[in-house]
Amino acid sequence: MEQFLIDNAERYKKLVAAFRPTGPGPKESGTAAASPEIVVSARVRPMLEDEVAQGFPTGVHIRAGSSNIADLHELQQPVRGLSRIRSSNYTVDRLYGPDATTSQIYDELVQPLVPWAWGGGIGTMFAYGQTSSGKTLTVSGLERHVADTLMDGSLEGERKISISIIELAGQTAFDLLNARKQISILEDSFGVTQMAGALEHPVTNKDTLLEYIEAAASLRKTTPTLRNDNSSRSHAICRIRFQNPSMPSSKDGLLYLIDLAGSEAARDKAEHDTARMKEAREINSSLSVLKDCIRGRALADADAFAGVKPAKKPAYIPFRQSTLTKTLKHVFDPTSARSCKTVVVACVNPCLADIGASKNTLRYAEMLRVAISKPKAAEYSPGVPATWNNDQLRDWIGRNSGNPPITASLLAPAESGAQLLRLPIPEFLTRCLKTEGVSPEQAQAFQSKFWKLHIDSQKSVASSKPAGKPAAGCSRMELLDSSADPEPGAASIPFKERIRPGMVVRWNPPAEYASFAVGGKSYAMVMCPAQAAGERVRDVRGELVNPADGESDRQETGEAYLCALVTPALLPGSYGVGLWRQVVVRVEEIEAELLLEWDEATRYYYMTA
Ligand SMILES: Nc1ncnc2c1ncn2[C@@H]1O[C@H](COP(=O)(O)OP(=O)(O)OP(=O)(O)O)[C@@H](O)[C@H]1O
Repeated sequence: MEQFLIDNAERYKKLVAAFRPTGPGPKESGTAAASPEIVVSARVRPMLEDEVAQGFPTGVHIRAGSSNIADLHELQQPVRGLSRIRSSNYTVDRLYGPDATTSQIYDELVQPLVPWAWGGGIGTMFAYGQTSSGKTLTVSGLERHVADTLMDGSLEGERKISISIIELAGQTAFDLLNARKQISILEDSFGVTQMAGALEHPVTNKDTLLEYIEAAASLRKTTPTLRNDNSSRSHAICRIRFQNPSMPSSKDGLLYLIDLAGSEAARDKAEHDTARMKEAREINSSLSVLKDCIRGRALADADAFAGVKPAKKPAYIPFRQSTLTKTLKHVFDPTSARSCKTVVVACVNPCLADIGASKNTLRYAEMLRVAISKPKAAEYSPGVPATWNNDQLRDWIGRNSGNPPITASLLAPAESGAQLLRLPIPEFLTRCLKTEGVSPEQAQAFQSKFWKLHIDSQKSVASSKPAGKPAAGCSRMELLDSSADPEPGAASIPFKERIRPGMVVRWNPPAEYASFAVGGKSYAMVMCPAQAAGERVRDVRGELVNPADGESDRQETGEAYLCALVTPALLPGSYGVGLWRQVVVRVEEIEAELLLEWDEATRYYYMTA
């Protein structure tokens, strides 16, 4: 076959030069738009010297005047007559040709992921493609650009940066920053995937970051293939974590740069032994699951932010079906509620000899582009934040953000309701805190209120409670869904003078309880005066709540209450009350009263503004 291609190269070039596309790419539709949170691009590398020297022509062409359509021309030999070309075309969001530089791809596609992850979101870049198509060259170049952006001082605020780089080969994972020590991919009891055993290295400067990246590259498993002397037969996952010291309870921002294992051309596979065949099967199967997960997440996001109640069951996302997608669970799990942006760079080898594999790569890329229904200017509804334009959103912020009101122009300078819902939570909180006098608790409570309204608006059965219920005019039963004191006039009495069971407080725990503070904050719900607890009652540490005289490890200073710890729960801004995790809180350790509201839909508590 290869000799046939070389022998007919001149005729092939003439046929390609005479080719005229018949209309635009067929996959663009007037009623659909690509998902805004995922950009699917393709990069066609230059022909390599040996490909040119062997006499192979170029089989993949960027359509003239287009920035996103690739034409592929296969050469066919009919039973009778002259050889002819069979053409097909593929549409992606952005197509880069042989002259494009990694720097251009970074500026246009990947750079925006960096401030996104810095602000608390999850940014993910995948390089996909057949072996020897330029994935490693692209990812290593992008990593260098990321290092530049992170360390050039252009990003606002302080972050603790750390890096881990692992390799997934089949079902097995290795730490590339710890001499390829085997690690485990486990889901903890909170449903969070952990790269158990992988070291995370703090980085404070560009040189160290690059040293880690280069050290990992040198340890990656490679095997010579027909196309590439150093073919990567594994997925390499570089994860950069951003911890915001001024918001310790917020989830960390994450940036993933992923160099996927190369899919192989059929002619490579012909020379495989059983182990290599198994390896190729595992790689292909994990890439197939990845495709389903990327599509599933894009569909789920499209449903969630379209401003309409979902008419169908949420899209199924099979992230547990491969180690790769299990590792990236929080990117794909629609219940994780993390704000994600994803960029795929499909790398394409243009050589006519590999046109079959290039076709597969571009077809794969095209399948990742989920066309979502163009929002038919969803009708404004006061209880559905996803339908609000910027003016409506600002108006709601002004009326619902507590005291002092959060400055709407600082929180949502241009965003619509749907766009603000997609903003990473730490970024939302950072913007709230720009208003003078707003406390972290107020910001958190307001974020929860906004998010809860969105969740409520998505419920297919309308809630019996009107969204954003007003305090005045509520029945006593409704008021009892919140920890606010339901008695008229309570607000005018200092809270320490009306401590009662059910009150929620922020307290400054003494050293013996410090380890129970989550994210540097301690919240507790009052249960009863400590003295009212029985003689044998013990606190969360196992210490007696009412020890005999002289046996206490805590200084006796007067009034104290037995309280249940209040800790962050799984959903953003939600809390759980640990009824059986009891602590003794002294009145002088209490700093403020907080208001928690019970939400029937999610079965969690939320702070209210
Ligand atoms: N844009 C480009 N410009 C010039 N050379 C390139 C380009 N992209 C790739 N190459 C060259 O192609 C060869 C294969 O590239 P690379 O190793 O990055 O491929 P790969 O897709 O990672 O392969 P594998 O999956 O087998 O590891 C290398 O020699 C590389 O220098």
